[in-house]
Amino acid sequence: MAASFDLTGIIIQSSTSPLFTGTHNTKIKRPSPNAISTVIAGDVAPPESAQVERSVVRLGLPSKGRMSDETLNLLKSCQLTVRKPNPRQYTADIPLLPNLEVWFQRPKDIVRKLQLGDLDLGIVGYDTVSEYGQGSDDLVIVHDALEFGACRLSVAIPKEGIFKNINSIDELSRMTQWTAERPLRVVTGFTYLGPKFLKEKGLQHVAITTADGALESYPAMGTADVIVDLVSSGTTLRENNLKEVEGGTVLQSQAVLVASKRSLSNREGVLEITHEMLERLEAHLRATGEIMVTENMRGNNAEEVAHRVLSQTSLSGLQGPTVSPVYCLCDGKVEVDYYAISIVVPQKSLYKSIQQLRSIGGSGVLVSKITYIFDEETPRWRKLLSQLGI
Ligand SMILES: Nc1ncnc2c1ncn2[C@@H]1O[C@H](COP(=O)(O)OP(=O)(O)OP(=O)(O)O)[C@@H](O)[C@H]1O
Ligand SMILES: O=P(O)(O)OC[C@H]1O[C@H](OP(=O)(O)OP(=O)(O)O)[C@H](O)[C@@H]1O
Ligand SMILES: [Mg+2]
Repeated sequence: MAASFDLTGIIIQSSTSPLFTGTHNTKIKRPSPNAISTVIAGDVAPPESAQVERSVVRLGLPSKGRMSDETLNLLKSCQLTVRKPNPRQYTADIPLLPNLEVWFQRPKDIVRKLQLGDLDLGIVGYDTVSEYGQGSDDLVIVHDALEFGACRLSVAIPKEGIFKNINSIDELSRMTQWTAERPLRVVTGFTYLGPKFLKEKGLQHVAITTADGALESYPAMGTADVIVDLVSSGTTLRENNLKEVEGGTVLQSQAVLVASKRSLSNREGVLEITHEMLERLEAHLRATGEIMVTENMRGNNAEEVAHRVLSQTSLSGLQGPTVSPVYCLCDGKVEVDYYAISIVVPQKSLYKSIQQLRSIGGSGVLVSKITYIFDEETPRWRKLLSQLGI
């Protein structure tokens, strides 16, 4: 580590800012009873909010990083295209939501600014909400599964050496060689969640250090024993001879829509915009992976055809199949010979559904994409209202 200080009994180690003093631009956590020491280095506390009077609603979106493009793509798929006048500008708008301002910010700042009242809504990873929200009562998850940015925060250790036979967090906590003089050195970007988790798991004599990236290189470099970092495919861990330990998942994460409860309750327009965004997101995400299958089938009447369709396990659709008569002109008379069956089926069971439709006499299949599935009311909206006491 680049530096090690001892301020009021706290071991402070920084791998990124050797001149760190812990007085001006850092937050220092008090030592926990079981001697886990923590430092947040280079993590500048946000300025106090000036709380400018405003009537527009503000949505924070990631200004950089992997979440940025996927967030914009998701919103575009919901017809909420973000119009950014120029790439270096930090504000934008969504033409369909006129009373809304978009602010591009770093994900952690989105969470901080929601708490300060400078933003009302934001899209970030759940890991970021948990780390920088620190259980704040003011933050509420409006949509918990935006289906991108899937990863987990995990404890990982070297595959070889002293950790060769350590495969679980319990085994890690039972290692006897760590002492106050030579603690287990953990490097993490998650200086709130990491120590909290390790303490809950009963680890003692732990020294936490922090760094911004490439944490997987620290054990091999000899500057840390353990890392607590995000894992998605597991490739980075594997390539660096590290392994996750059983029971060592701190949290599962994906992108979420998060809001300030205070804004939802007090700021005009926030609840309405949140409702519209939630409905669009849910309808879009619900439609993803579903397709509409339309097929013609001979039959004596609609009920008889419906009976045949419902006898097949993959053909029940969202609320049962739609069966409609197909009219044709036969010898000058309008007659019904065929019925059109429309069913929404999961994309992954398309072929099975077609086989089942054929087995009961279906022919001429049309398959179309579904853009939205709007339910009568979204359960998430109900849940949000009850969390707000409405
Ligand atoms: N490997 C990953 N796979 C999927 N999602 C991830 C992965 N790593 C991080 N995420 C998610 O994306 C969010 C943003 O990641 P991150 O902040 O690392 O972006 P970045 O593009 O790497 O920028 P930075 O340089 O600040 O690290 C994380 O908070 C997490 O929710
Ligand atoms: O399990 P994997 O699919 O290999 O992904 C995990 C890696 O992804 C993230 O790093 P990122 O790519 O964001 O680089 P960074 O460390 O520079 O932020 C994370 O910090 C891991 O290092
Ligand atoms: Mg990263």
